Amino acid sequence: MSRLRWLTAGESHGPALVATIEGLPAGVPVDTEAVADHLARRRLGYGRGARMKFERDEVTFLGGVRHGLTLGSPVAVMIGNTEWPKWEKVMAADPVDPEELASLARNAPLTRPRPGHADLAGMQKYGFDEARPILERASARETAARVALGAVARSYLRETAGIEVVSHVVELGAARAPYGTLPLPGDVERLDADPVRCLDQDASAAMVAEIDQAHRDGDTLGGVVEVVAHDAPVGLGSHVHWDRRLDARLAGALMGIQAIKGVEVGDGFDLARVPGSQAHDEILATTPGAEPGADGGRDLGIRRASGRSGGTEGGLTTGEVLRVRAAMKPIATVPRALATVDVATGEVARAHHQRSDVCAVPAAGIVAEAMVALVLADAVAEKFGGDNVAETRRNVRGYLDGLGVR
Ligand SMILES: Cc1cc2nc3c(=O)[nH]c(=O)nc-3n(C[C@H](O)[C@H](O)[C@H](O)COP(=O)(O)O)c2cc1C
Ligand SMILES: C=C(O[C@@H]1CC(C(=O)O)=C[C@@H](OP(=O)(O)O)[C@H]1O)C(=O)O
Repeated sequence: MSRLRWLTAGESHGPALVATIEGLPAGVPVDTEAVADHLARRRLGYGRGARMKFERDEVTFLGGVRHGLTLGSPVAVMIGNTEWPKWEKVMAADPVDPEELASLARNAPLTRPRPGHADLAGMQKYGFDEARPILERASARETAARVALGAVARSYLRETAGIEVVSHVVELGAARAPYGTLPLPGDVERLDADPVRCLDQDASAAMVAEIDQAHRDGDTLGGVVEVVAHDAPVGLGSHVHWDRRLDARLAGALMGIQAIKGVEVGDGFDLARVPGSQAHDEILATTPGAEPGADGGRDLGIRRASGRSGGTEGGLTTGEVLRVRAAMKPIATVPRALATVDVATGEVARAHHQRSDVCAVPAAGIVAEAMVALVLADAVAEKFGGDNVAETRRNVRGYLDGLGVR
C-alpha cells in the first residue's frame, strides 16, 4: 500500500505555500535550484495572465534535506508568494480592525460568484457570504506546491529506477497535434521553449492562434495534455484491489488538478469505439538482450506491437511507455463575464472578474507531470522500499534481474 504521504497548505495571496512529503529514503538529490527550475516551467505558456509576469516563486527548504540530499525524514518546502505585501491585511492570519479592512479596495466582498469556479458551492458549504475565503484555496496557485513536491519525486524516480516523466500539449481549443508522437526526455528543452509546449510546429501555431482569438473575444480556453513516463518497470501497482490499481491512482491524481475534467489512460475513450482486435497491444517476442526500442521501454525479450493501453494492464504497469491524458476545462474567470446572481442582493449580475489566464493548459501539463511523478514515486517506494537510495536501487536491480529474459 501507499508508502508516501504528502500534503500542501497555503492560500493564493497568503504569505507562502508549504508542502511536505514523508516516506522517501535518504540520499535523493534535491536542491533549491532544481525545484525553482520546475516552478519556472509551470509559469510558462502563452495565454497566462498578468500575475505570472510580476510574481516570482521563492523556494526555501525547511526540513528533510541536507547538503543537497534527503535525510529520510519528512521533506518540507516553502514557496513564498511575492504578492504577499499587497495582501498582508486582507489575508492576515490574525484579526484586523474591521474599519481598516472595510476601507481596503482589495477586500471588496466578492458577492458575484463565477460559474465554473469553486466560488458558489464553496460559499454555501462553508458558510461564507462572499467568495474570497473560497477562491484563495481553490486557486491553482496551490499547484506550485505540488510541482515542488513533484520535483523531489522525479529525482527519486530517476535515481532509483531510471524513470523519466515528460508531458506535452496535444489539444488546445479546437487545435490538435497529430496523434502518436510521444515526447522523449531529450525533448523537454524544445517543449519548454515552445509557447504552448506542443511537439508539432503547425499544431503549436494553430494553438497560439486559438489563444489570440479567445483573447480578442474576451473568452478563455481549455485543452488536453498528455503525460508520458519512460522506463517504468513492469509491475508497479496491482490488479488485486481497486485502490492499488495504478491506473486508478493516476486518474485520481490527475483529476485532483484544478479544472481537469477528464482523464484517459492510453487511448482511453477511443478504445470503446473499436473492436477488440484493434484495441489491444499484441505481445511479440524480440531478440533476447536487444537494445530498448526508441521509446525507451525495457527489453525483456517480450515487447508490444503498439501502445494503446498506455502501459497499464490490470492496474499494473506493463513495462511499456506509460501514457495518460488529462482534459482541462476552459478558465472559469471569463473576461466577457458569465451570468450569475449577486448573493448580497439576490439580483441578476455578471460574475466578478479582475484578471485571469486566458488559457493555462501548458502549465497544467507541468502540474500533471508532477502528479504522475508523485503517484509513480509512491508505487516505486511501495514495491521496492529501502531506507536509502542505494538500497532501493539494489532492490530495483534485483527485481529486474529476476524477471530475466523471457
Ligand atoms: C495552472 C492553472 C491555472 C489556472 N488559472 C486560472 C485563472 O487564472 N483563472 C481562473 O478562473 N481559473 C484558473 N484555473 C482553473 C481554476 O483553478 C479552476 O477552474 C477552479 O479551481 C474550478 O475548477 P474545478 O471545477 O476543477 O474545481 C487554473 C487552473 C490551472 C491548473
Ligand atoms: C497564481 C497562479 O495562478 C492563479 C490561478 C487562478 C485560479 O483561479 O486558479 C487565478 C489567477 O490568480 P489571480 O486571481 O490572483 O490573478 C492565476 O494567476 C499561479 O499559477 O501561480
